[in-house]
Amino acid sequence: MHPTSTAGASIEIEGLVQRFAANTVLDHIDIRLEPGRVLALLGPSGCGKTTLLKALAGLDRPVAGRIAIDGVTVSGDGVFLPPEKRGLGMVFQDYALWPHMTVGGNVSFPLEVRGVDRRERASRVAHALELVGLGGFGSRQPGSLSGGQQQRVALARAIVARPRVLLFDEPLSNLDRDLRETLCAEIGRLLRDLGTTAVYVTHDHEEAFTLADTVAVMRGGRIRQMAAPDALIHEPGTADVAEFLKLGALSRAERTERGWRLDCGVELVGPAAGSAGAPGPGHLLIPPAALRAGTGETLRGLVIAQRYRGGQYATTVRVGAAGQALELALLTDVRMPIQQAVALDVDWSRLRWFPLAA
Ligand SMILES: Nc1ncnc2c1ncn2[C@@H]1O[C@H](COP(=O)(O)OP(=O)(O)OP(=O)(O)O)[C@@H](O)[C@H]1O
Repeated sequence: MHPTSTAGASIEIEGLVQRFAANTVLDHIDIRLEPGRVLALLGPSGCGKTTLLKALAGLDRPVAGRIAIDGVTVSGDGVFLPPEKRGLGMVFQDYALWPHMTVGGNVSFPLEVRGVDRRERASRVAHALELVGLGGFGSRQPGSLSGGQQQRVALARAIVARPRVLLFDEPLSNLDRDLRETLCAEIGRLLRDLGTTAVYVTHDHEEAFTLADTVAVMRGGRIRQMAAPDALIHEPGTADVAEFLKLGALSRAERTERGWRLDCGVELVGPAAGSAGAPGPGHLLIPPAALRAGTGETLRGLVIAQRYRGGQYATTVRVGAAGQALELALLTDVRMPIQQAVALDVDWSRLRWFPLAA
């Protein structure tokens, strides 16, 4: 595959603030992204992801802070460059294709605007369509294509002018689950092949973790944690982040001399428990990988659900007293009847403790 773009640009965002009336939607955002890296902005609805992307695109003017692309200030210090001067490609949720133009016409448009000659345009459009798996679709009408194909056209249009930064705003959210997974993996591969820097807005952590080198977890207009996917999974910084990323069961608990007393009444006492810090209240994260169906006495519960996935069973086990029970998730190799009693072995090294006092 021949790259359509050579290399991406760096992005620096410093102290970015956006307000709408009295509502502070971005609250001092700082981000540094190296050339060619893919950043996912991940967070619940209304946390400010799209607002941040719009500020980066030049679609909205922030009230404070600075944005630089490849070291050149595009917003802040009295400067505000419009979108067409920022060297970006954009892909939106609703495809935003022009229905009266052919697929080729849609993809060609950014080149026409730039005054690229007809012959060069034809070869670059054909190449961009090849890259997104739509070779030979140039003369079709967008309305005759499936949702997934239309989004591929939008992607071809975004990359055809060889932008050094690509911006994505929930590009897969209108597609069904299988197609989302396929296209997500393909976009990830394409971005790496192109070497383009990308910022990808999503509320879906599977998408973010599949695509991105770095994930910024946002909430309430702030970045709660920004790290590589592995670091977020293994070292979530707060109980909030662990909960949003669905990293496992999160229980309020009391740290004791011997381990933890969970809110559901269960006492977790174990060999490595002593190293987790001072007694007091907090939240304990119990990821699926910390649990194994076994023979131990530490934790006992009842199987309440099982779902087959990829050669194993995602199993839910209820522990604790009725009325305040805690549901734990783990993977098992065998199918178990609902309501079967099960003993769980705990890998203490995989538990994460978030003391309230911290
Ligand atoms: N132009 C605007 N005028 C007033 N309020 C706005 C404007 N744009 C965004 N907001 C508000 O800013 C907040 C953040 O919106 P934003 O679209 O950035 O969130 P988001 O994280 O992208 O959410 P979603 O995933 O639902 O798109 C919301 O409360 C929204 O109502």
